[in-house]
Amino acid sequence: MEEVKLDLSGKNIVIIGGFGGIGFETCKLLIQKGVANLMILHKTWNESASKELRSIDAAGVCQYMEFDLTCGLEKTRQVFAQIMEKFGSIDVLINGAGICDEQDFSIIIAVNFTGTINTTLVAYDLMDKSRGGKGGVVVNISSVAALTPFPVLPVYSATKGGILNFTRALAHLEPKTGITLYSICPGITDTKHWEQVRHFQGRELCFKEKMRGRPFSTQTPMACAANVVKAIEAHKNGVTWMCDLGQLKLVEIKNFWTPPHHRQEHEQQDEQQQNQENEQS
Ligand SMILES: NC(=O)c1ccc[n+]([C@@H]2O[C@H](COP(=O)([O-])OP(=O)(O)OC[C@H]3O[C@@H](n4cnc5c(N)ncnc54)[C@H](O)[C@@H]3O)[C@@H](O)[C@H]2O)c1
Ligand SMILES: CCCCCCO
Repeated sequence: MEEVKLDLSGKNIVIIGGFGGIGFETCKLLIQKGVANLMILHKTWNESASKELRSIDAAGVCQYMEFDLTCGLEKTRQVFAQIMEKFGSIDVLINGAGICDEQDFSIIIAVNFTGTINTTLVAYDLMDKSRGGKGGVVVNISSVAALTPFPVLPVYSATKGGILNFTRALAHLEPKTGITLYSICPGITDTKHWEQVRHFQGRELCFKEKMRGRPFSTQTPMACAANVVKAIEAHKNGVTWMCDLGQLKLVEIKNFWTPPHHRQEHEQQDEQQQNQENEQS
């Protein structure tokens, strides 16, 4: 059981994709955690989802704004500026939206990759302690496709792998910015995500039909969301979580190259360790 290091009560949260399968269940849990404000940015309105959230939101923490991840950097800045006017600050951004249909792969890149980079960098500027911010948290929902690329969805895998590396890179700046970032990689989760999954050459993958006979190969959005919230409360900068089949675990992503300016440090550390081993032997 991961130790709770981030208390979600009283926090201002922005979630993109909050009406989606995983996002919606995550919103329910965040409301129960006593967040101060929950801004749900959505591409398409969902009355039934909004109504269900309102039924458990006695404190009225949920607000909604229409937002399309492909709207570009300037519009993204405008939307986040409006949120800052409402909240005063953003404590946690959850990038929980995404698609996996590759037929027009420029769209999947615009949504999953460019759109997520835009929202992350806009929130980053607002949170950055070195630029007058309070610090904060960015949670990027990637996918197991970033850990084991899907041959049938190479572009989807690239967008998710790219976001994972983007997140790991920015996390290194946490000592200066006070911004904690990490990726969460869900396994196959039973949501509408699979409803239309076409290969980049256009053929329908019929993934939903193929998964129908394999109930033990997937997880529910509730189970996934519970682990998303556990990962948020664990508050581990720069890590990669995998939440698959109802389990949450850390995944070690190795660095295979050492930047020149770190090499000397590493060589000195290796030498010190060798000396210690020689002394002990
Ligand atoms: N379901 C899975 O098997 C699975 C596995 C691994 C990762 N994921 C990832 O988890 C996240 C949530 O997926 P889900 O399973 O809940 O799918 P979902 O289809 O139920 O929800 C996706 C959400 O993204 C939103 N969205 C799509 N295009 C958008 C755009 N242009 N602008 C703003 N919002 C947009 C949708 O409105 C929806 O709310 C996605 O990033 C997905 O890639 C899903
Ligand atoms: C082939 C179905 C892909 C489901 C999304 C995994 O990230």
